[in-house]
Amino acid sequence: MQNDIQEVLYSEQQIQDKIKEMGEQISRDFEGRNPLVICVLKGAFIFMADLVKQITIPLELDFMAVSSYGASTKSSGVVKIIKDLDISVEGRHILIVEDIIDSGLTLSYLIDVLERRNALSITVAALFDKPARRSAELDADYKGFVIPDAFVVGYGLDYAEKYRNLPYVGVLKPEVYSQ
Ligand SMILES: O=P(O)(O)OC[C@H]1O[C@H](OP(=O)(O)OP(=O)(O)O)[C@H](O)[C@@H]1O
Ligand SMILES: Nc1nc2[nH]cnc2c(=O)[nH]1
Repeated sequence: MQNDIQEVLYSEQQIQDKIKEMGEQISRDFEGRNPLVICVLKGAFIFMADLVKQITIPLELDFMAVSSYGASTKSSGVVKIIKDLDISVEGRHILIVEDIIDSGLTLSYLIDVLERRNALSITVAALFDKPARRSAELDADYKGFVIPDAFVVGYGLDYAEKYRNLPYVGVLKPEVYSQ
């Protein structure tokens, strides 16, 4: 697996240091609000686990899985809910945890759904932001790293369901895509 990586963009230590900062800021901002922290599966599962350990205030957490209907419709912003939340968002302060914002379509769909379900407030924490390819107008409230327009893997992020378990984030060698 390590042999497939061309370049490490962010080491395990750099990621952990950044998450600590994000957690401290979130702890201050959400004091007394008992946020419902929502992990967007699958990519955000490792970030979610590490982030909540750095948040020192009471919170609840839940998980949601979404997928685009297919490559041809991804640009339309049509997203399908594969696994819905167990906990109601009505009247709750919501913190959405995403691994990466790319086109922004997944997140804009999710925000729309949660607004229609009468969430009290919706805030977004994203570890990676790739603004070059944004087609929906949105930004994360808490952002880890702004990254160049490259396809990254590791730390939850996959290529064909592989590499999620790498502890760092990097780019693949070009030959991996042609295998
Ligand atoms: O801003 P966007 O262009 O919508 O892309 C971002 C989304 O894409 C990835 O999920 P993916 O659909 O690959 O599913 P996964 O999390 O299960 O890997 C990532 O985890 C985000 O949820
Ligand atoms: N693994 C992975 N998934 C993505 N989804 C949107 N952008 C990316 C990316 O750079 N890497």
